[in-house]
Amino acid sequence: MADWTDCLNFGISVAKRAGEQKEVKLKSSPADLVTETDQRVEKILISAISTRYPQHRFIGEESVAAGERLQLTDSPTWIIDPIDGTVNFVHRFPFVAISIAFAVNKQTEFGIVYSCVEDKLFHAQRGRGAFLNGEPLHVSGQEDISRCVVVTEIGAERDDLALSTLTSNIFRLLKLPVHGVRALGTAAVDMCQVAMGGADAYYHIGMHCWDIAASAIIVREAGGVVTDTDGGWFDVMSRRVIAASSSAVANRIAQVIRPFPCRRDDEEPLQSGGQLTADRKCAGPLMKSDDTNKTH
Ligand SMILES: O=P(O)(O)O[C@H]1[C@H](O)[C@@H](O)[C@H](O)[C@@H](O)[C@@H]1O
Ligand SMILES: [Mg+2]
Ligand SMILES: [Mg+2]
Repeated sequence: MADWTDCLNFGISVAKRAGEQKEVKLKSSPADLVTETDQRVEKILISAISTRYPQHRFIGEESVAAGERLQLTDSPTWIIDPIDGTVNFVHRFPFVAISIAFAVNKQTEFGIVYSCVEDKLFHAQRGRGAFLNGEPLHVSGQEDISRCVVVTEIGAERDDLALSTLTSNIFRLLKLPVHGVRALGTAAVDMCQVAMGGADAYYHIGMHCWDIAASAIIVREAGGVVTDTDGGWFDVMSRRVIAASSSAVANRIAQVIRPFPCRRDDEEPLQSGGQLTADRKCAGPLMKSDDTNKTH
């Protein structure tokens, strides 16, 4: 088995360096400001990594937003979210992370999540455990859904189907009941909460590979379970994820939540007026036929 520890250590050092980027240029609007910062951090990361590993490929949120093709091949690939929690960043809500995963042959070899404001560095390497600031991490191991804190995200979709599915899923979980439902505004940190036992599960439909790839391996290496939202095999390009403290909890959440139609990350972007757009919003068939069997 190839040893990617050198890449992991380099990834950790660039993530910490990029997280020190404190200076924020004031621009005309919060959207401009944050776009510039996101792009700047992604450039810092990609330029440092590609100088050291010129053969490696990248999937970066901002590069994809700028029109780059999103394609996960067998080549060593860094999957980067330069700022996970952009809305938090704008509002100074204190959960903002740099998320970096590294995949070879489409398998994630390691993941790094640097929660910059908290100065918490999560990392995991396949088969070698998960760590927070160097200390081993473990999920809670909770198996009883009625004793769980469950994390999810509100996401960016605002159409009626997205919002009604989202709210009814939270409703169903609260009625089970669970102990609580939380949303921190960054999927990467949400999932790391599961890895460290602060929460017992996370689920969402609609996040992108750069939001969840790194934290998925961190949860697994912390002893947790990562599945599709139907309880099946997790595919990092599918935008559907449950991360849980145990299979029992993952399966229970899969039974309860209703699916939400989403374009895969590796699907060709939608055509708009004859031009490719970077739009990867949820779209497609409505509920799957087995939805009616879901628990209410
Ligand atoms: O800040 P981002 O990298 O854009 O990721 C966000 C996502 O956009 C937002 O919709 C979610 O609610 C957050 O949890 C993501 O991490
Ligand atoms: Mg993100
Ligand atoms: Mg981002």
